Amino acid sequence: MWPADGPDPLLGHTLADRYRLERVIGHGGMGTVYRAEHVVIRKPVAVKVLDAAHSERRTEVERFLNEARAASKIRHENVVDITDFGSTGDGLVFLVMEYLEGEDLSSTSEREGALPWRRAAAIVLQIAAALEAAHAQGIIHRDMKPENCFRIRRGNDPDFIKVLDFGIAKIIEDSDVERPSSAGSGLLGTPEYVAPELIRGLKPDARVDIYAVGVMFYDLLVGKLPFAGESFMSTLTAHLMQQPQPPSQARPAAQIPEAVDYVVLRALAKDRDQRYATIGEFSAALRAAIAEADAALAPPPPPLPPPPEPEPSGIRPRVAIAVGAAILLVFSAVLWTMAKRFYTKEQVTQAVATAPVIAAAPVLPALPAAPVNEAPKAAPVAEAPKVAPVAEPPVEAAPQAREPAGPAGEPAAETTAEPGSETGAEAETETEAEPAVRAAPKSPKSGPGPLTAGEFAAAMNKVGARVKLECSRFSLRKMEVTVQVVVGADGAVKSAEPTGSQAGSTLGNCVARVVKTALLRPTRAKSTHRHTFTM
Ligand SMILES: Nc1ncnc2c1ncn2[C@@H]1O[C@H](COP(=O)(O)OP(=O)(O)OP(=O)(O)O)[C@@H](O)[C@H]1O
Repeated sequence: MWPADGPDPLLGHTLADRYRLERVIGHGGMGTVYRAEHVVIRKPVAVKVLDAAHSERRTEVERFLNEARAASKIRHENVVDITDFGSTGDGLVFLVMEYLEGEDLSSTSEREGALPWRRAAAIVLQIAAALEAAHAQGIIHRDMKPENCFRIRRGNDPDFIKVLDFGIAKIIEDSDVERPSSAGSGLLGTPEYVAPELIRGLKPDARVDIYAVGVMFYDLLVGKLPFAGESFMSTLTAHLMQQPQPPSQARPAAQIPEAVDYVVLRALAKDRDQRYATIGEFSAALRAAIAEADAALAPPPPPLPPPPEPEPSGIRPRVAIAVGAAILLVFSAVLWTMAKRFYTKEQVTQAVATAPVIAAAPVLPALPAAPVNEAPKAAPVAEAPKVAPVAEPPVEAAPQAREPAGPAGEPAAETTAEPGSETGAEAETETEAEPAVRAAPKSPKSGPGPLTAGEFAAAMNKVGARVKLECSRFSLRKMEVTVQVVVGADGAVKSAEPTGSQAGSTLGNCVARVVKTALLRPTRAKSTHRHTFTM
């Protein structure tokens, strides 16, 4: 041990012939960190030198070097780069890192208090990225806390994060009995960030880091820790027993989205099986929550321009008329010439006068240029307007609109689906005639038939992938969500409500929100259905 008072005896010393120790940055549980310069390349570095008390214990030296070796394998921009480590002839054990200029996150929090949620999320995503890289190498940090997250400026980003101090990191495969470190963080890590399973003495896995990130995230969002007792023991008890208040309630003015609440609370689950299984899953859920909040802020898309006039496949109408007129003229001239040979002048004049009427009939229909939607106008079919809505239903409804249950469909009683009568075992359907439809007594059987349970189930299956994509972050595997859906006569979903245990839950609301985007085929009546999604 060096004397507590007086200048540090290592200052000015060149360690391992390469690192000149210039200034003490700070003291940690294991040793002292110096700002140093690499004497050959003149680059500033940070050198951590193990305290003499630890250097004398072989097992601790081994541990320091093993963990230094492991940590140096993690090459990630959000992990402090370890460039060298070893021991000197005079018994100094050291570790060399990139030198960081900035401050740790606890200093930031102390000065600034709670951060805006987007800023907090951006910081936490970087911490999670660092841990993902560590976990991929089989290394769990075990001592995640704001003091071990350094905030530096990189380019225009003042919040670039570097995770450091893998001092009590553990190789996941290592099944050795836990040994208390003589570091201040001790056996467990730091009490405010320690996962319940560590308190219970279970073997740690990567989920202890997820829990600690949850604590840090909460602290950044709310400006206070989720579990902080008056004493060491009461803090540990809070980790085991206390349910944290959702961040959005703890700090209502911050407008923290519900989806972000959910990410934090799931990371803080007491039972590690209820947490995200990996830190990558945590990041994905947080990114999705941010995207959802961004989407809610985005202005509605501008209305779509009207669809272009259908381009006739052949000659344009004016050209068609001109061609028709020309043919008519030629036909009249030929008729005139031929007729003059056999008839008197009076007879011919009379015949020519009637000729256009006779000629026009075969010529015009034969023209390929006749625009498609002019045909119904020419045909005196009273139901022509009914064709138009079929031409314009939403994309998803179009194929179904072509099903035989059209104007010539069966009587209403036969097409009304009974609950559970169709292939979708989980779907139930009830049809109710809308007043407008009931008020049309002239053609009660006109218009498309009611939506069947099978059709409804098919539409739900279509949105099922999106339900999973957008809502599974709120759900555990195989959770079931039943929604009651009202489909209007126009095929749009008028309402979707989660029912049963998911009524009003974040998961239920998410599923209902996706279901509301479904489009079904138009019918004569609005109908009510139920569908159960398995997450
Ligand atoms: N690479 C680095 N660049 C700049 N400063 C650093 C670097 N590494 C550590 N420091 C700073 O050096 C000081 C001591 O670091 P150290 O990791 O030993 O302390 P600690 O985190 O308190 O230790 P422990 O967690 O072992 O109790 C801290 O203020 C830390 O921010």
